[in-house]
Amino acid sequence: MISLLEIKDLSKFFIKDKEKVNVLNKVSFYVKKGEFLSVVGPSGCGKSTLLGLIAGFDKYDEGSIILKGKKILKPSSNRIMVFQDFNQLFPWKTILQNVLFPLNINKKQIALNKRIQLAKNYLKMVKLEGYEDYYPHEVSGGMKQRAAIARALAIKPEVLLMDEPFGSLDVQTRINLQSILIELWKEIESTIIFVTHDIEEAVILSDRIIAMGRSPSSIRDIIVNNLDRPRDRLSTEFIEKAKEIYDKVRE
Ligand SMILES: Nc1ncnc2c1ncn2[C@@H]1O[C@H](COP(=O)(O)OP(=O)(O)OP(=O)(O)O)[C@@H](O)[C@H]1O
Repeated sequence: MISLLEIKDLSKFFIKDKEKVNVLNKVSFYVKKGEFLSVVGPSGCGKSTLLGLIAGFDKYDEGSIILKGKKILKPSSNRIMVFQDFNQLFPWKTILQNVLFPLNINKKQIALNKRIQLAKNYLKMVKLEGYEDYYPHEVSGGMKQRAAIARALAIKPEVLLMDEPFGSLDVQTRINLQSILIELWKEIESTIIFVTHDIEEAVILSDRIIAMGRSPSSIRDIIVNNLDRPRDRLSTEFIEKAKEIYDKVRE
């Protein structure tokens, strides 16, 4: 694996009640191609801010974010975000039309039947076969999130950014989506940065876990997670790994 993304001495300030607040303080790490990296930390420590800066939604004050040798300064299709919000799909489009939307940007290069086939294939990967013609309001929250993931993957980003995508789901659906995501990640060899406040979720999913502390946040530690996959949440090794991360975050 080679380094795809490099974040160096990244700092971000916000103005709150006319005061400058330091949210991220000299954050540095790299992401390898094909890696599944999670970011955990207490509420308000700057996880979403960090992801938003990588997406290019906001400007950073100091440091750099470099993707394949190029400085990130604005959003691009090489970095796509999936949010926690169930309402990120176009409500007036069917599930299939939602996934087709990014594929239609290459209308001239790819014939319509080929685009439909591609979209259906992404929907199959997220186990939404048979729901192509449903509208977002006709399916469950978990299904909407799966469609949002399929749409994001159809863009073929270099890095998939996920901001607590399963945060609003019930436990069973969440566990189900975690395994679907892992299958997908393996199948299409994507690179994922996944923000969560759920340490168990980070241990189930990731190769490495960034533990952040309270604001102004810098990284407490980056923990390598070499547990064999599929991972068993009830195994001693799993529980030990989760405890290691919990201790880092709490420090
Ligand atoms: N646009 C903004 N203007 C001012 N302050 C902001 C802005 N965005 C975020 N903040 C502040 O930055 C800090 C970090 O917020 P952020 O949403 O990144 O944290 P988080 O770790 O993702 O939290 P959570 O787990 O609760 O989602 C918070 O104190 C928040 O109030």
